[in-house]
Amino acid sequence: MITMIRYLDELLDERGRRHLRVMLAAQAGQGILQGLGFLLVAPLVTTLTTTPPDWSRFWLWAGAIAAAVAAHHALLAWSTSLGYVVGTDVLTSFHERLGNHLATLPIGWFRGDRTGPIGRMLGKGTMDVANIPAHLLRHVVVGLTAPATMIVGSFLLDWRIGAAFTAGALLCALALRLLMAIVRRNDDDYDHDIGVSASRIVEYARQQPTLRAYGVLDRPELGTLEESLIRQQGSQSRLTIRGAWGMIAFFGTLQLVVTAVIALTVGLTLNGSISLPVMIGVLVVTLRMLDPLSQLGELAGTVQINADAIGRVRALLAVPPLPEPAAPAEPAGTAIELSGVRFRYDDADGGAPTVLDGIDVDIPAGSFTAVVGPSGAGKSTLLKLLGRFFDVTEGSIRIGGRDVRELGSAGVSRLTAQVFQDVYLFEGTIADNLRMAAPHATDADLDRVARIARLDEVVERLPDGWDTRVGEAGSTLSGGEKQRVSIARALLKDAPIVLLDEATAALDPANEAAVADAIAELARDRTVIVVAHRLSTVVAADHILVLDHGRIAERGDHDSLLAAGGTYARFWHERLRARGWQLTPEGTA
Ligand SMILES: Nc1ncnc2c1ncn2[C@@H]1O[C@H](COP(=O)(O)OP(=O)(O)OP(=O)(O)O)[C@@H](O)[C@H]1O
Repeated sequence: MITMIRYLDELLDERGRRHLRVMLAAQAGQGILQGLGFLLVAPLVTTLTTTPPDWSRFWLWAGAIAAAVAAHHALLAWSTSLGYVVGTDVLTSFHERLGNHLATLPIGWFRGDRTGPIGRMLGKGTMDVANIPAHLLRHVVVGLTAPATMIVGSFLLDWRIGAAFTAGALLCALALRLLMAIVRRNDDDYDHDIGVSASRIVEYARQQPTLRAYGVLDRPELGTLEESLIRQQGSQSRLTIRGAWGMIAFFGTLQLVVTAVIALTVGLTLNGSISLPVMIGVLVVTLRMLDPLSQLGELAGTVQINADAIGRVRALLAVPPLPEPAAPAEPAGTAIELSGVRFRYDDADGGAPTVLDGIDVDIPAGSFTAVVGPSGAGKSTLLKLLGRFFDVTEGSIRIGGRDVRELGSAGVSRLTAQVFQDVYLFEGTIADNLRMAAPHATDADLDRVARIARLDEVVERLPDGWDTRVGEAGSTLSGGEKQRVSIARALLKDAPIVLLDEATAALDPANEAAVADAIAELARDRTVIVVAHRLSTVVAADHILVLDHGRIAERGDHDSLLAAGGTYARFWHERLRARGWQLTPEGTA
């Protein structure tokens, strides 16, 4: 529990921390007063055993009990309302901190399989964490301080009863630890599985056409949604069943301890070791102690689940952000220089394979460079490093003579426009999607870039023109149309460097020609690096880099590379064969 409070304290801001500490003090006071109220029953009963009863002392003790009960209820009301204040502090602080932190993480960190877990953490995860101060902490703090007060006080009644309570409390603490350990282990599995299912549900909805086309909706061996849902149900049942066993162990121990203390008290009373009023006092304390302890046992599982949520928020906050320079450097031009670039993904344990292995390239400003090579060679990774989605593991990438780490992410983003394969369009109109790149662009600006990117014909065809809503992730536009929107967006941004990952999917001839024209237009007056899949793009390039297993296998222009008869020539002939074309002396698409 102390760890949980420390984590909450760490994650809150100064104001939230102050509220948390005051709330904890109020709750601890509440628990102590509750314990005292019950302990005072023994001296109260003693005043009635004299003949005549000692009424003045009776009213003194009765007054003390009434004061303890009244103060306890006042603190209860105060700490409950403080709980909501701290819960709200936690929600605000967590959303702010997580939002700020996510904005500093490398873009490449946001893989598809992370969307489910992140969404769950920002939604249910933060609610779980806010639930701790709002609803749970009071029961935990009172559940510990009230019995602790009663145990300390019971030594004043009789040391043997005090010792029995202490031994019983240790046993209960062990059982509680066991229960929480069981829940923690199984909740980790459950949370992981539910995150996977959430990602799979999104994937399942998005990939319907592919799944149906290949008739693989029912094939569990492909690791489908059904499989992940079954796994999630399994981990949920394990959490419930094993958690129930943990609860049985805790409540069994509690019953055993209570029975043993009652038997001891009755035994000591019968052999005359303790008086009748003390026996009544001990029995009242024992039975009243059951209440907060039972509540603690019932809530232990929920407390653990919510504490796990804090652990996950902390783990996310511990993902190192991309370092940003205090004073970003200014590039001198847009020539790009890669020296000794090596890169491994997610290299926390040092075991990840090297994806790029010693890349040395100079890309002159204003040139058009095509990157080709077999699947998995590292082409898209190279493009992502140029856009500073990640930092290189070794070596350096310089733009305009300055390392991208000195330029900072914002500097690199200002210099580059990116057109990637999986074009993401936001729910909104086509115009909104373009204005992301330049919020103050006029309608005339939109028309100009639309003409160049051949988006104008798409806009004219659509019933609402620029105001046509594109649907979530651009689902209402074809692949070629989405690429045209993306190219128009890059043109509107008017960055001097364009990073373009050409779509591998075949486009219809009209879209293919339009996209090729748009790329040629984009390349005018800009430094363009294209991961090229279309022969027309490759041939148009000034330089071609052939990547193979993370290294540059060949470089040069189309004619010299074809004449060399190496990897590039093989790539070229394969592509021609795939398209069923004859190799002509021009060799162009
Ligand atoms: N986010 C990632 N995390 C871990 N490994 C990755 C990640 N992205 C790519 N890889 C791995 O890095 C290697 C290079 O991938 P990359 O996408 O750069 O290749 P590519 O040449 O662009 O391939 P393709 O032409 O098929 O798109 C592959 O082995 C791939 O599995």
